[in-house]
Amino acid sequence: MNYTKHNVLLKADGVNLQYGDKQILRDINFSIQDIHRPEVSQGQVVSLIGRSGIGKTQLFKILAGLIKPTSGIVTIEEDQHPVAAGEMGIVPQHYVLFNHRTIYHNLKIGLDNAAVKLSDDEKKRIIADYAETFELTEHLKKYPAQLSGGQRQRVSIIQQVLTGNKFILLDEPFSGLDILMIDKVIKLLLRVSTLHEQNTLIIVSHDIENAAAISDTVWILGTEEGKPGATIVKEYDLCKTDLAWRPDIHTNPDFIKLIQEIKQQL
Ligand SMILES: Nc1ncnc2c1ncn2[C@@H]1O[C@H](COP(=O)(O)OP(=O)(O)OP(=O)(O)O)[C@@H](O)[C@H]1O
Repeated sequence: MNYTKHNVLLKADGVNLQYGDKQILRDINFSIQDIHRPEVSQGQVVSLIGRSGIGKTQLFKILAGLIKPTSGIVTIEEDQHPVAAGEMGIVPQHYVLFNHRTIYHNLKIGLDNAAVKLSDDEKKRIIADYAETFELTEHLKKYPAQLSGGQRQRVSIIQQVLTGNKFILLDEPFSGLDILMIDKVIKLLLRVSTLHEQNTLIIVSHDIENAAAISDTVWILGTEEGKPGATIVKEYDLCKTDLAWRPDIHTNPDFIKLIQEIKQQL
C-alpha cells in the first residue's frame, strides 16, 4: 500500500524508570512519524505490547507526562517539546466517566476541556453529531451505570477525541469486553485514526491480536537476558510488511504468523 512517513510526532529517548534499586524500564527508544497516504486522512496507531507486570502502565504514565522518568525524555509535536500532563487524551483501563453525570454531560466535559472555546449551542451540535456518528444518540440522557462496559469505553474514547488532543493514549482498551464490543471499539478507534492526519493513538495492551490488527507499528516490551528492567525488544512496522489498514487482517495468513511470532516473544 502507498504511504510515506514524515515529521516525528512523538519520541521516547533513552527512557529509564527506577523505583529504589529496582529497574522497571530500561533505555526505551522509539519514535512515531506522521504517516501520509494518498486520498486518506491517515493518522497513526501504534501498540506497545507486553505481558502483565512488565511495566506497561508505568510507560503509559511517562508518555502521558503523568510521571517523570528517572532519566530520558518524551518529546511531542513538530517542535518536539517535552510532554506535559494534559497534552494527551487519556483513556485509562478503568474508564473514568463521571457517574453522577449523564452521557451528554460526560461528553461535554471533553469539549469544556478543549483548547478551542465554543458556545453552548456549538457544543450541543457537536455532541449530537458525534453521538449520531458513533451510535450513542439514544444513550445521551442515561448515566454511565446504565451503559454496558463497551458503551462506556466508547464514550470515554469519544470524550477524549472531543478535547481536541491529537494524541490519545489507551490503557488496555479491550479488557473486560466481549467480542462484539471489542469489534465496536476497534471500529471506533479506526474511525478516530482517520478523523485527522495527525491523530495518533497509542495503545498499551497485552491483547496482541486486537492491538496489532489496528496498528501500523507494534513495539514489544520485554526483558533481555541478564539485564534488569523492560525495554523494546522488537519493532514491527506493519506498513512495510503490508499488514496495516487491512479490513480482512484477522484472516490474513501473514498476520496469523505474525501473532504467533509475537506470542513466542512475550
Ligand atoms: N510506585 C511504585 N513503586 C515501586 N514499584 C512499582 C510502583 N509502581 C509499579 N511498580 C512496579 O513496576 C512494575 C511494572 O508495573 P506496571 O503496572 O507498569 O505493569 P503492567 O505491565 O502495566 O502490568 P498489568 O498488565 O498487570 O497492568 C511492577 O513490578 C510493579 O510492581
